[in-house]
Parts: sequence; structure tokens; C-alpha cells
Amino acid sequence: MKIYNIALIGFGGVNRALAELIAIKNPLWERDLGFRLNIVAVSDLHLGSVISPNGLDAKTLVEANFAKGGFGRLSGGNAEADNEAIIKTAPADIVVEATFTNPMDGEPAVSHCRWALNSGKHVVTTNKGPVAIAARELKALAKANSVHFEYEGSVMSGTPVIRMAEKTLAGAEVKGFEGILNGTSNFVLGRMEEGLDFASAVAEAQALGYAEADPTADVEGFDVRLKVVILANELLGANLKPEDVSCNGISKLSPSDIQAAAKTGRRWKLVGSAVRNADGTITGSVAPKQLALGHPLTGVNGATNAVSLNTELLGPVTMSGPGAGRVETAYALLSDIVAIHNAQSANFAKEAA
Ligand SMILES: NC(=O)C1=CN([C@@H]2O[C@H](COP(=O)(O)OP(=O)(O)OC[C@H]3O[C@@H](n4cnc5c(N)ncnc54)[C@H](O)[C@@H]3O)[C@@H](O)[C@H]2O)C=CC1
Ligand SMILES: N[C@@H](CC=O)C(=O)O
Repeated sequence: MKIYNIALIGFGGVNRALAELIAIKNPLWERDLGFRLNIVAVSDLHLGSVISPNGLDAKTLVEANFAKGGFGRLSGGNAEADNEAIIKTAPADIVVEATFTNPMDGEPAVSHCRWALNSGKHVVTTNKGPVAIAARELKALAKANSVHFEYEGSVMSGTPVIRMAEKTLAGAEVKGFEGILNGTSNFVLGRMEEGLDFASAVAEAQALGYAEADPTADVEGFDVRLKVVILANELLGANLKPEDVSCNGISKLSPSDIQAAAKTGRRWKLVGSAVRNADGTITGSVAPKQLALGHPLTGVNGATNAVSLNTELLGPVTMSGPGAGRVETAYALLSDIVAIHNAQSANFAKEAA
């Protein structure tokens, strides 16, 4: 049975949820997936950092309710985050990057990924910054170091849109897509339709763990813009940067706009889309749209996301599932680790044959 040592960079909602899952699900994963996870290091801006080569108790990490700098109290701990040393020197097989998404230049997460890959460690991440801004470089770095760079949770949380489109729909020829790609804004639009004001709806989304550290990214469309870039680059072979994608959010919609649309059987949705044009160029956009009841995205409610892929051979293929949430996103990290484990197991089997 395989044990993967992991280092957690960032210990907020998502990585904490992964630790919670590790505390209870390792025996199940060992039986069903063929591995267990052992946390050997954690580094967090607020809590500090800690390395324990034999492993930290996941339950204690989750339940201890550490205050600012609290990891400094642990053996091997430091009251300050020390990402570079942790990533480069912790005895980890996999670095789990779940710090804040920086929609401008992806830093410092891009550097976290570079340090890990250059140290021969796999990276799994839910952070959209490095994927939207530096995926090509990071994939090449992973290849050069014979490790994996996996990022299923960067779009639609634990709903496996990237792997589904790339693996299961290989050959179907994706020509474009449109989707609801931000759980917070979709949740906020739904709550406003029910009569809640914008600020209270955003506060609810924050409490539920859906929103970015700065929810401006959710409501102004910046988060969807990163996801449009990721999907367009992955599925359409584009080379878009965030600034190539036009972007408008939902903050200018008033409760009366939303309720007026509802009265006519329509719903406002924040739609992210990209299309391959006749000349081969790819155009991406993010904009609020009023959708009619029969549209496949109209009935997608709450933090649920959906994407409709326009394929040459199948026509539209629509996938829907959680787009945000702590456990839902931690599942994406697990699914990335399963992908690494399966690839490694296949390699070992090939070498042994
Ligand atoms: N929460 C969700 O539903 C989803 C989140 N994501 C992405 O996953 C990542 C993590 O999300 P959450 O855990 O919800 O965020 P969070 O805001 O709850 O936690 C982020 C943690 O990272 C720490 N941190 C920030 N910068 C750091 C740095 N430079 N070094 C060390 N630690 C640092 C913070 O102290 C915080 O504890 C974000 O990039 C987010 O965009 C992706 C899909 C869904
Ligand atoms: N804040 C994001 C989280 C996932 O990327 C959202 O609300 O969708």
C-alpha cells in the first residue's frame, strides 16, 4: 500500500477540508484507492508553518483551532509562514497549493508551483492564478522533472469538467463552450431573486465558503475570466491571457432588474464563454445575460455550476455539479491525487512487464 506524503500550502477552507477528509477517510482510501495520505508539512500566512517528517495528526490540525502564529507552538513549528523552505525541504511527494487566487499575476502561487516542481514534487492545486497565467510553463516544468501538475479544482470545484472533456470526450472536437462558472455570483443572483439585498447575499456566500478572499473577484467576473482562460486554453488549444477576455460582472444588476426578468420567465446569469472563430482565433467573454427558461443554464441554481461544451461530433454536451464549497473543492484535490496515483501505478506496471 502506498503512502503519499503531502505538504499543504495555505490552510484555509479547502486545505482544512482536505485534512478533515484525511482524518476520517484514510482507511477507506487505502481499501478502495490503494493509498493513504500523510501530512508532513503545512504553511499558512496566518497560522505559520510546521514540518514533521513522520506526519502530523490530521484530526489535531483541524480541531486545535490555532490562533495567529499558532503552528509555532508545535514541534517543528514556526509562527511565520515559510513557504519556500517548506516546499523545497519538506519530505513531501505532493505539494497541495490552496492559497489565495491572485487574478493579476497569479503570485505567489506561481512561485510555489515552480519551487515544488523544480524540487521533483508533484503539485495539485485549486488556485486559478497559476493555471490561468502560467499553465504552459508549469506543465513543461512538470514534464522536465517527471512529476505531475494537476488542477481539476481550478474550474467547477470538484465537478470533473477538465478531465471529462480531455479524457472522456477526446476526439469529440470542442468548438466552444458557455457556462456558469462562479458559484458565488450564481448564489447571489438567486438570493436576490428571492428578495435579499446584494451585500447580504454576498455575506451568505462568504459564510458558506464559496467566495474568494476578496469577493470582488466573484461579483465583478474576474474569477470567471480566469476560468474561461483555463478552459479555452485546455479544451480549445488557445493561448489566452486574462486581459484577452472581455469581462463584466453582476454588481450593477439591481434586485428590480432580477425580479423583472423573473416575471417574464427569464433569469440573469453570469455567463463565461469562448468560441473558435472561422479564422481559427478564439474569443472569450464574461457577461451577465438574461436567459430564457428553455436554456440549459437557466435552471442552474445556488453554488452549482454548469458548462455546455459545443462539440463537432456530439453537439452540445452539458455538465453540471458543485462549483464551490470547501469539501467539494477538497474532493478535486483528492481526484488529482488519484490521477497521479493511477498514472504512477501504470508506469510501474509497464516497467515491471
Ligand atoms: N472555496 C472554494 O469553493 C473554492 C476555492 N478555490 C480556490 O482554492 C484556493 C483556496 O480556497 P479557500 O481555502 O476557500 O480560501 P481561504 O481564503 O479560505 O484560504 C486560503 C488560505 O491561504 C492562506 N494564504 C494566503 N496566502 C498565502 C501565502 N502566500 N502563503 C501561505 N498561506 C497563504 C490564507 O491564510 C488562508 O488560510 C483559492 O485559490 C480559491 O480561489 C477553487 C475552487 C473553489
Ligand atoms: N469563489 C469561487 C470558488 C471557486 O472557484 C466561486 O464562487 O465559484
